[in-house]
Amino acid sequence: MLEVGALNGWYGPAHILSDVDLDVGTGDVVALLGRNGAGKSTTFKAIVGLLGKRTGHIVFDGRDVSTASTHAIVRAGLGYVPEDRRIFTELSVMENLEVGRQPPRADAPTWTPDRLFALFPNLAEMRNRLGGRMSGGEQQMLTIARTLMGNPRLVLLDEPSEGLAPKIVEEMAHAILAMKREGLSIVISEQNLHFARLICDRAVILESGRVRFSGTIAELEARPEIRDAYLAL
Ligand SMILES: Nc1ncnc2c1ncn2[C@@H]1O[C@H](COP(=O)(O)OP(=O)(O)OP(=O)(O)O)[C@@H](O)[C@H]1O
Repeated sequence: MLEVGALNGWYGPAHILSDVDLDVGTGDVVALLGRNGAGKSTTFKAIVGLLGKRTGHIVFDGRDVSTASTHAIVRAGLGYVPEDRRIFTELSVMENLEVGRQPPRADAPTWTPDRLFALFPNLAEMRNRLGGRMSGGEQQMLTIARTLMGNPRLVLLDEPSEGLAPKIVEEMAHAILAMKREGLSIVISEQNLHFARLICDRAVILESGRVRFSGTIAELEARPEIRDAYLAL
């Protein structure tokens, strides 16, 4: 579904990503792990064409999008949920969802507000509430739900559990597992293993913009020295 090879990325003169490889099969849930500043968000930005300069190859759904615009990549079915929750604070939950609506896509689950309310039950209870009057966790769920309204085949979720209360983290994990059951491919960036081990099949660890580990979650759990060297506790 997504094949990223030898990805390099820059912010101005600063060379941030060095030869990052990342493969995601159909229906896979992959964790992109690493401490603060390791390059996780930059990797996502590079994949969706939001970085000033990038090199390497990115093949999405059999199509080379290495030099495609963000608009074209999203239109091709790649959804991106950035770390900062970009909801429309002056619009209601329902209106925020409508903003994300795209036509159904072959080979991807088709989402409607009702289906999304089943996935995120607490959003259903506040469908007329303004985005600006929701908690951080609710806004995070709304951002994911709005991205799903575009009926993507793969989603990149940048630190979906960050700053959430434990109960909300659990709800988020259930929602992501339900997305996986629908056949979506998912990449989740996280600083530690706690959340990732609940939902992910495989992990890729970044440090200083380089891949330091790539394997299954079970393989990673058997290597505590890797976890200690590269992950937040
Ligand atoms: N706009 C920018 N301009 C210059 N350097 C940047 C910019 N954004 C990030 N960086 C640098 O790029 C490196 C990777 O940052 P990135 O945000 O990708 O890390 P991350 O793994 O996502 O961490 P975090 O958990 O903090 O989001 C860091 O050294 C950071 O300081």
